[in-house]
Amino acid sequence: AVFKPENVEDFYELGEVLGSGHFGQVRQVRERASGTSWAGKFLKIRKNACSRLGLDRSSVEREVEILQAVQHPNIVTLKDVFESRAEVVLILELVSGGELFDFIAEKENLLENEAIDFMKQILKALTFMHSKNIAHFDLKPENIMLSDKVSPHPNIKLIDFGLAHLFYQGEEYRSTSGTPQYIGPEVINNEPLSTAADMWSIGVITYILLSGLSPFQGDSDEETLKNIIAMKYEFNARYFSTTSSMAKDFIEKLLVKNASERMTAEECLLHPWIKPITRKQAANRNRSSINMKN
Ligand SMILES: Cc1ccnnc1
Repeated sequence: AVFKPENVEDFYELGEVLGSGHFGQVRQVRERASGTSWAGKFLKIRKNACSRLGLDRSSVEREVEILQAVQHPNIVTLKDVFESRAEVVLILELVSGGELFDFIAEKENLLENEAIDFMKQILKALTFMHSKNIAHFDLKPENIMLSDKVSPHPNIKLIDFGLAHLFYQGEEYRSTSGTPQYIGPEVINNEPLSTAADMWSIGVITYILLSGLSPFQGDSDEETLKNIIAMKYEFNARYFSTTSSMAKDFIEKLLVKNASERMTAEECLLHPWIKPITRKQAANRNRSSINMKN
């Protein structure tokens, strides 16, 4: 793929750093022609295959290809791509509401209902991506952002498709990258992966959203990975006493060792926790609150 060879600064004024990660850094940028603000993701490209620093250009091409394939209201949109000798710059929709977990932490009494509203949006994005045989493979609280901080029902935006993968028919794909707390057993065991790996991460994220605890986290990454392989997690009564049984059932149907037995994103949207079958169930859900003691 050929990206724009022009200098990104001829078209965008660089602003503050919004975040940085394994890839490089994200800065707020202002489009000179329109004054509109965007997010510029500056990716360092390695000069030759031997060098350790920077990303392979092909992996950047993959991220661009995937972002162009997944246009959805709950997924960050890609507007432009510039390339200089040593870096590629993705011009992305500016998502300025911060991370989902910061939003939850700041709120007062957050009902399960609001958690469900967020989860529904995440599941709609995943249903869309998975229907195109695209897996995110790095779902975690930092990559679930809010469109803005002001509206009472902010929109969810999935970001960072740097580890995402488009599955070709019958193709086998293995990878052991991802963040220990959120990866499934099949990732740790370097087994062939599928979109079901994202659903394990959704189980972990839901558990944290409702309790503030991370289900498998140990004192080290090694211990965390051991806990995942051993399926060692519990709903500690001190943190889950106010959590509805439907919420626990939702999590239990995602934290399943056998990836093919996990709920898909589509099935999650039909689960009674997300889609109540009776008015009584909906009322019951309202009485449950997110644990904010810790
Ligand atoms: C961090 C970030 C990424 C993409 N868009 N806005 C903000």
